[in-house]
Amino acid sequence: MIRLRDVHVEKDGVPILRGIDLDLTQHRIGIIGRNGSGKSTLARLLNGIETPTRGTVELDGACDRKALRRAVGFVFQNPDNQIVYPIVEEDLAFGLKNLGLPKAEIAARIDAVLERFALTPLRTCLTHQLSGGEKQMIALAGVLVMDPRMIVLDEPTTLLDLWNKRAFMAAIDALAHRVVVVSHDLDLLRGFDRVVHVEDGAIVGDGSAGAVIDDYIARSQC
Ligand SMILES: Nc1ncnc2c1ncn2[C@@H]1O[C@H](COP(=O)(O)OP(=O)(O)OP(=O)(O)O)[C@@H](O)[C@H]1O
Repeated sequence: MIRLRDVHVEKDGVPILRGIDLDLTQHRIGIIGRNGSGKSTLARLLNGIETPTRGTVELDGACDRKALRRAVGFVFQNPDNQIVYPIVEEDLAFGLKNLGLPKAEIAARIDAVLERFALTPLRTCLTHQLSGGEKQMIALAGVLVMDPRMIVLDEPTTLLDLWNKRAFMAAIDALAHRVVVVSHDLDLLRGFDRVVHVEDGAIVGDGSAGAVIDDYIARSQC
C-alpha cells in the first residue's frame, strides 16, 4: 500500500503541494483538479519520479524510492515521451533487458502482453508509424510488461478519439492492478472507487466518485 504523510513539494521556493496525506487502498482512484493545481506532481510522487521536499511517501511501510519505481508503473500523457525505440518489440524489451532477464523470459513476457490486448500484429511495426491510439496502447503495454503492482496514468486519453478512448479504458478496467488516473475527463472517472480533488496544491475533496465530482462541478459554477 502507498501512504503519503504530510507531503510538501516546492519548486524554486514555490509551494506546489502542501500537506498531502493519502492512503491508496482502493482499486481505481481518480485525481481531478484545475490546471496547475498539482495533480501531475502528486501522480509523479506515487512512483518516485518526484520526491517530496518534506514528508514521506511509503510503500508497504518503507520509504524506498527504488522499490517505489519498481512497484509502480507510470503512463505519460503523451506516448511519444515514453516510446523510445524504433520497433515495438524493441521498445517493450528495453526495461526487461535492464532488469537482466533471460532472453526467453523477455520474449515470453512480450508475447503475453501483446496477445492480451490483441496487439500482436504490431510486434515488428515501426513505433513512429503507429496511430495515436496504438501508441497509447503500446505505452501501456510497455508499463505492464514490467509487471508493476500499481499503475499511475497521467491524462492518458487526451490524445485519443472516442473509440480509442473507450478501448483504452476497457483495457484499464480489465486490469487486476491498482490504478490511479489523473484526468480532466470526469465521465471517465465516474465509475471509479474513489476520486481525490486537488486544488492549489492541497486535497479539498476525497471520497466517492459521484460526490467528489459533483462538488467539483458545483465549485466550477460559482
Ligand atoms: N519544475 C517546476 N518548476 C517550477 N514550477 C513547477 C515545476 N513543475 C511544476 N510546476 C508548477 O507547479 C504547478 C502544478 O503543476 P502540475 O503539473 O502538477 O499541475 P496539474 O494539476 O497536473 O496541471 P494540468 O492540469 O494543467 O496538467 C503548476 O503551477 C506548475 O507551473
